[in-house]
Amino acid sequence: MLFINIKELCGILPAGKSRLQGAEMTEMQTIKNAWLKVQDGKIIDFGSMNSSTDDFHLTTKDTIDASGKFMLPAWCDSHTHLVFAAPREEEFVMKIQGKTYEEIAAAGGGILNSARKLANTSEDALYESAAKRLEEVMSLGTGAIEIKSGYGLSYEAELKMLRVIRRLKENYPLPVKATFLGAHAFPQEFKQNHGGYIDLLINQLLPTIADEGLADYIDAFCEQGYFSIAETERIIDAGAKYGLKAKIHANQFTSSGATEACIKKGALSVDHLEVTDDAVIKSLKGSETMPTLLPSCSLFINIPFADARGMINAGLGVALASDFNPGTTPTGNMNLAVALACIRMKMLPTEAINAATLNGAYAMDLAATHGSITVGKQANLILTKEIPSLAYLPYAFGSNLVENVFINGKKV
Ligand SMILES: N=CN[C@@H](CCC(=O)O)C(=O)O
Ligand SMILES: [Zn+2]
Repeated sequence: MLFINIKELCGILPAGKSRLQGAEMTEMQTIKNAWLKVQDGKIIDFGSMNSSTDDFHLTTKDTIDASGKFMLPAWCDSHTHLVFAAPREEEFVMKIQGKTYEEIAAAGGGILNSARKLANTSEDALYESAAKRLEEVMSLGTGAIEIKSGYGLSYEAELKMLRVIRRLKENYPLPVKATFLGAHAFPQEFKQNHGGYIDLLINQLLPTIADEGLADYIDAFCEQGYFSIAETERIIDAGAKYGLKAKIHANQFTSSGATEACIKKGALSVDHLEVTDDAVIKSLKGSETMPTLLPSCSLFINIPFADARGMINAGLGVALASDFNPGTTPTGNMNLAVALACIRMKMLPTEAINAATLNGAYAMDLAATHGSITVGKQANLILTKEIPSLAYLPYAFGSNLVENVFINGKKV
């Protein structure tokens, strides 16, 4: 397949670049009036129409004329809860009436509400609804995705969720990474017996998950009223014994040292970080951990937006992800996450796009194969509608400007 006359080919990086940090995040190499060739699902070459010796007049049915359109790497969404049984718009209404996330949870809503609904939903029904959501986000430009369990909260239901994620992996062409989030909330029967629930996660669930190869990562909701730092550390250590790296929900509502503790444990990513301070930024410096910011969650539940500017100015890289889930972020639209990062977090369009592509890929161990326009990487690509500039993408935030999405070079 050959794309010609691409108005601007964006997100070009040399092979071997695994993440972008600090001032690098602002930079974006592009080629105006470009071509790009795909073979066997991979990008095999690209360049400028002006300086090429190829005769692009000899077009075939596999040639796509991209005049007026921008091409960029598909979004790498490294934090979602896309498998769930039912939406929770009744909680949305409670929120409009003034209830906080904590009050809604205390009134029987929240994660336990989703867990109750999921317990009574068959694996097939869960798969069908999750597949529809996955298809929707792919059509919006997502070309690699992480999906968490965490609405099961029992032996059977956590496995049910992870098996649904495995089926998505098998049936869809994009990379799908599975994260075991049994430590999302304490089920009612374990409210007074945290140790008992964590034992179930570590001694019963983890061995089965490892046996069946059902997870790539382990996660915990490290937050007041959920999992303490010590409990989270226990879960990270247990996952590590099975080769599962940690991606942890940290500093969403309170700053309690969660992020610092996860970095010490070598977490691949710390996600949310709406509530941070200089100590958090300092602890991220020099680490391998990717701070992953979720602006659509901040918008939806009215909590602070993460301090992306402070992090980038301090020389850090950040990733952007959707956090698609029925409670705090009922959308997996990465275009919205990118736009919000610009509108509310003062990220430049190039920074936001880098955060949602290569740095997202890094937070899923996919940077060697995804997240940039690089010869040899998978041809997971977004082709926009005709737009005047790259900044127009986050600027015109209410319009769907993604015309076509290609996964392994095939239109989805
Ligand atoms: N904060 C923890 N987990 C989800 C929300 C879960 C829910 O409310 O269902 C999040 O990332 O925002
Ligand atoms: Zn989440």
